[in-house]
Amino acid sequence: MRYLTAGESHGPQLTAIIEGVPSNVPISVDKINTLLQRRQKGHGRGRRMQIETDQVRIVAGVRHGLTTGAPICLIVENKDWTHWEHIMGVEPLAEGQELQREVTKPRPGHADLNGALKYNQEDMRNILERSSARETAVRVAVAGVAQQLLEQFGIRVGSHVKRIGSVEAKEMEMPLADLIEVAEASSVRCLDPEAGQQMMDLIDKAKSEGDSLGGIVEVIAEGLPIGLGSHVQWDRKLDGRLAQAIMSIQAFKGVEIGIGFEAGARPGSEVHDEIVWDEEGGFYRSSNRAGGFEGGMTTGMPVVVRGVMKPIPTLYKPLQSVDLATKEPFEATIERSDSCAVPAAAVVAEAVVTIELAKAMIETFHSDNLEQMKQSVAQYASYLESR
Ligand SMILES: Cc1cc2nc3c(=O)[nH]c(=O)nc-3n(C[C@H](O)[C@H](O)[C@H](O)COP(=O)(O)O)c2cc1C
Ligand SMILES: C=C(O[C@@H]1CC(C(=O)O)=C[C@@H](OP(=O)(O)O)[C@H]1O)C(=O)O
Repeated sequence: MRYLTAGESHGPQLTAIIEGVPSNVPISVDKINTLLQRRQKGHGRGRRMQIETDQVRIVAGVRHGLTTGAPICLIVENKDWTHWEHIMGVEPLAEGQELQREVTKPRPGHADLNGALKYNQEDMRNILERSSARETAVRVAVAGVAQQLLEQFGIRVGSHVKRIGSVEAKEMEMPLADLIEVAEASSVRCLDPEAGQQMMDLIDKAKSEGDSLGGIVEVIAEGLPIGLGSHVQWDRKLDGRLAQAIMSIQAFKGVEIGIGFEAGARPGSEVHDEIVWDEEGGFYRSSNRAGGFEGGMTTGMPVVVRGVMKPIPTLYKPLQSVDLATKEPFEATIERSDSCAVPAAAVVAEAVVTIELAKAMIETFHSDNLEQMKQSVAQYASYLESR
């Protein structure tokens, strides 16, 4: 399975094409829309989220609620387009018509300057429109399809916020189903209610000061078979692919799997997970500090991935920049902006992990239709039982 996205933040729509999903997977548009709505929530988002009510339109690859095996085309429209039609049009500017909302003062922390130099653009709107995290809306829609494939195999993925700025949530042990519910009920997707309130206060303070905040999100996946991914080639290691997927999210600057960076501070006896076996569970680990991976392959224990998001780079108290045309120092352009998008980014992180896990399932149990894929998964499960 592979996918590509296209679309600008203030263009008419975002589009994704997914190829390689087996046929006969039941697809509910409502389930995709639920994911899209989850991504739009969260304390700290800007006015744009009041304009948009993201909904997916499936225009290819699904018929009467089932995938056909053909490429799936997903569309998420930008409601804001009505305000930008004359600014973002495809037609050349008419005689005497002036370029509007031109961006010539690159915003530090954005793709603006590098993109303008690399693509030889005077107006950095041609860069920022595509580098915007608006693109994550359609990636979440792709995850809506991937999630419905994983559901067929009892695989579940959830996410929550561990940190925003200086506020860290307490460790809260709970089953994944509860975690999903508790995170959803919190305005910052935090499991610890006390920390959640402090996070909201901190976001309000940053916003009132024209500043922004980042944080740490955690994604957990359960129900995975042993052996997704492979040790045999660098680009088949699934932990590496998850890391790339997380790092591909706008503003993400680091990834950890399991205890992650903490592993560098502990002796081996406090890092590695002991192997046990019993009749009911087969092979498993007595702890899960490895976060569900050894040798680039799933261990069958829950996959635990964390990502760190830097603070939003557009500041209402703008940083110093330089005008691209005059080279004069100026304050960076202020584009309407979120002050904190970590809760939304948790849903995006969950989405990209979901997509990579679905890709790995299809690779390992490849079949062009769901029925054969299920047979292949069942055969593998009974083989494992016999070991
Ligand atoms: C869900 C989400 C929302 C975002 N919202 C904004 C925003 O409103 N303003 C902004 O300047 N950056 C925002 N960003 C971050 C920028 O898109 C990102 O920092 C920028 O494209 C540069 O990419 P880089 O940080 O990965 O280098 C957001 C990121 C995510 C994941
Ligand atoms: C539109 C979304 O996020 C946007 C991501 C973004 C950026 O620079 O990344 C800038 C803002 O866009 P705008 O200037 O239109 O308000 C955010 O709202 C979204 O998440 O759907």
